[in-house]
Amino acid sequence: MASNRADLRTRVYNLLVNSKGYWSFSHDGWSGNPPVTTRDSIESIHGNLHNFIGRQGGHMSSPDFAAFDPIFWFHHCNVDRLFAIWQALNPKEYMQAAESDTLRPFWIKPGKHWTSADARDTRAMGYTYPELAKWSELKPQDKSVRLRIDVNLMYGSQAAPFAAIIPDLFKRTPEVNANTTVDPTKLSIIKEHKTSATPAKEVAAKAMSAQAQRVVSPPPSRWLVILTQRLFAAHWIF
Ligand SMILES: N[C@@H](Cc1ccc(O)cc1)C(=O)O
Repeated sequence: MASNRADLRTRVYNLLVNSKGYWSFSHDGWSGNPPVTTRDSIESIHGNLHNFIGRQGGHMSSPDFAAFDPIFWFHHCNVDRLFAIWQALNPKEYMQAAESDTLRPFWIKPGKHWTSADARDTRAMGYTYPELAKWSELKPQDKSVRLRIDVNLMYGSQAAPFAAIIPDLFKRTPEVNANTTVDPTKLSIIKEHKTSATPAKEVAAKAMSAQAQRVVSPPPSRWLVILTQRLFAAHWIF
């Protein structure tokens, strides 16, 4: 895994910066026979990582078992994040016939499943990622320009630590002991609970129930940045 790190970062960088169309970005259908070596895809990077973690034949390389390993969820969250960044860089690109795709078994409300069109923007599901939240007030075109600079910083040859791009990132997610009292406004993951000091475990319980509600209820008026430090650690895998 470690020996592939630099290569993976370069591949992610090239993919984000050079891949302009949803069709080629998204899938690795052309890597079969004859193999096409001149293009990469998020699916291909995703699949390789499955095989790098624990090596080929490890449980992350087996669809039947992969999701039992917690790193599966970090990995997939990062794939989702990279897709969201790519979308912001290419705001007009998305899958075709999206309206008709029904994403069973996920209900958006009783009697109606989510569709690909509903799921186009993560904010419809009540979350986003720090790199995007940072430029959320900008128009799509301006956001894309600013984000490109950040992608260069994160994945280009002069890659800088995430903390240099979002300086207070790690300050805002303090380690908390479940029995200590914390100021909820200091926890970036729980922006709604800006009330008085609340025990940490209560804050966590509220956050979990809020997340659960989000699965079935309409999008909240204020969206959340739900990533934690550990997720950022997982991002460095790429
Ligand atoms: N089968 C994929 C890797 C993979 C493994 C497990 C999964 O759950 C998904 C994908 C490949 O070889 O590229």
